[in-house]
Amino acid sequence: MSSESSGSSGEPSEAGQEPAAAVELRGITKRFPGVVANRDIDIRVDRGTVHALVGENGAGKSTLMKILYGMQRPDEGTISIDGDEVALHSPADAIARGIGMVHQHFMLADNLTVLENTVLGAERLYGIGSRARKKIKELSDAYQLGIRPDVLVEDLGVADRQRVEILKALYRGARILILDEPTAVLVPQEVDALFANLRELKAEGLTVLFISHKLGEVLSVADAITVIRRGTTVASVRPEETTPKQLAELMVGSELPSAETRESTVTDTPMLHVEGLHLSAADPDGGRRTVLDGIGFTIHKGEVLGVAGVEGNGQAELVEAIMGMCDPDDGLITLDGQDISHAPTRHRRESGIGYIPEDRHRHGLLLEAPLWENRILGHVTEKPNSKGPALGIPGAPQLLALGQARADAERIVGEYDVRTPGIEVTAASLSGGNQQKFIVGREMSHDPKLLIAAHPTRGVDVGAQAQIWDQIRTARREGLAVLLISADLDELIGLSDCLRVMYRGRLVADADPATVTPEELGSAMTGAATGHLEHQEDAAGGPEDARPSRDTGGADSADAPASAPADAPRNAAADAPQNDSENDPERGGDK
Ligand SMILES: Nc1ncnc2c1ncn2[C@@H]1O[C@H](COP(=O)(O)OP(=O)(O)OP(=O)(O)O)[C@@H](O)[C@H]1O
Repeated sequence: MSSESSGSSGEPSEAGQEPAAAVELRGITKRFPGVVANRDIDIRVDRGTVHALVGENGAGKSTLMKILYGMQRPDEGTISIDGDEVALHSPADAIARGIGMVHQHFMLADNLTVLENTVLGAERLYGIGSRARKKIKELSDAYQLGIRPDVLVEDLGVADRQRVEILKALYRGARILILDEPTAVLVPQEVDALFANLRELKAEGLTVLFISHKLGEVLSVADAITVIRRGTTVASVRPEETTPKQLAELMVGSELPSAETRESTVTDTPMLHVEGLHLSAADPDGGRRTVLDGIGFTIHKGEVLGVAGVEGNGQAELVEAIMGMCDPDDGLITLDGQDISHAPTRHRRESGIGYIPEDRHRHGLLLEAPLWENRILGHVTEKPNSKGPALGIPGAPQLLALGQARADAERIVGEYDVRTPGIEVTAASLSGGNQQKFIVGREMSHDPKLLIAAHPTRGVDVGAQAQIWDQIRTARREGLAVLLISADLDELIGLSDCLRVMYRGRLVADADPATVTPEELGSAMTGAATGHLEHQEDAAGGPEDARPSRDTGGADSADAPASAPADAPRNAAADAPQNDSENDPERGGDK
């Protein structure tokens, strides 16, 4: 890559020439051992536009954006910003060039205020006092971000945190903003708000580059779309010229599997029964706050129970309680008729619980271990089953059948289309979506009775998403019970036999997946509706792309919990704000 030049300015150098692009990447190639992540990529991004990058898992999108943000160096190729060729050796170089990046995992300190988080590391710009506060207010007003500088980050929801990250980048002078899968964690209303923010940024002449797997959203907000496949640009399209289906075909290079209609498989045999689950956690100020407040439900064999909720309303803690990773104050949990309320996590897994964790880096993978070792993680005492061999030696869990672990890791890589140079590479070197596919493959390998699936397709491309949905449906047909937690409302609606909404530690609403819309669910998720969500005929439907088919079987609604728990408020609009301080899991949460 050539070094920084003082060459041309960002303006059109001669009359009649097209203005310099905000970003121009030419011939970018990046190799990792055994894989070419980017191969001779060319992209031009015009100033004042929103530009989407789409592509299947492992296509090379994140690598390209990391190169643009100075986190990685290309082996070949040049980067020009506003017409100037630049050398970006670090994010500091990128920031100095007016490039900001909002990562998928936010990088904010929970116990600091918005102001402190924003100023941290950039004190030289506006100091740490009133000038900084004034600047934050100006930026927040100019781009309608609605940010208050003195709020503690731990008191903010996901969408607000994302806005703080955007503000942080703007505060450092970003004119080009990179967003990595920004809508993955947002409910529909929040996505709309984010897109309004992006349009505002664009109107002020900023340039936005974003990665997304949600093709309907891409088409609604982007001015231009670049499709990357196997490290190379395969198409540059304008949204008005394409459909989600065409885009998906460009991405994966073949037609998407069409969503099939299916019959209900719900039985009347309870598999997971949860009753009166209460959990409290220590508050930073010394008190205790309620995190789970009287949770109760039953999932039968062959049934998928979907739980909707804005992140931070207790879903993570509910999963941890069922997995034995935290200690509830009260409550009963039975699996297949056995009381497992006090059983250790390992026992629960051995009893047949598969677990796709929300945070794959913390709970799903040993990032620095090879892929085949990750096959064993959580399954050291596994018994033989129909899919894979036993990995543990009975009675001696520390002695593992390593050859079998390797063979089974190979099988998962093949069956789940995990794109990797091999099973010897570390889990860290896989792209996010491929890590997820590997975890799903592993957890489905041991014929679980119950699958706890937290965001099972987060970050996976539309092709792999359809495949994972199919795997879950097939297993469900064979009697698998599933607790599905997802921020993807189309996924929740499409896969679930019944739906519950979690809000401030309680299951406050239920809905029929055959009729409810994402918007209706989204509204209950913000506390605006409780009880049984009656479908409004005139409510707008959600995006239809890549949406799993709904179950048309008649047993669903009959089998679904008829109503919210008896103690759930029927009118959250009146109820919700009142129990703020002591009953809000977002306060002092574990994010
Ligand atoms: N640090 C690394 N070491 C080795 N290989 C890597 C590294 N980072 C990325 N790769 C490989 O480069 C390829 C592209 O990965 P990248 O993360 O850019 O894909 P992506 O398009 O962002 O995928 P996803 O949609 O799954 O996030 C993958 O094969 C990945 O395994």
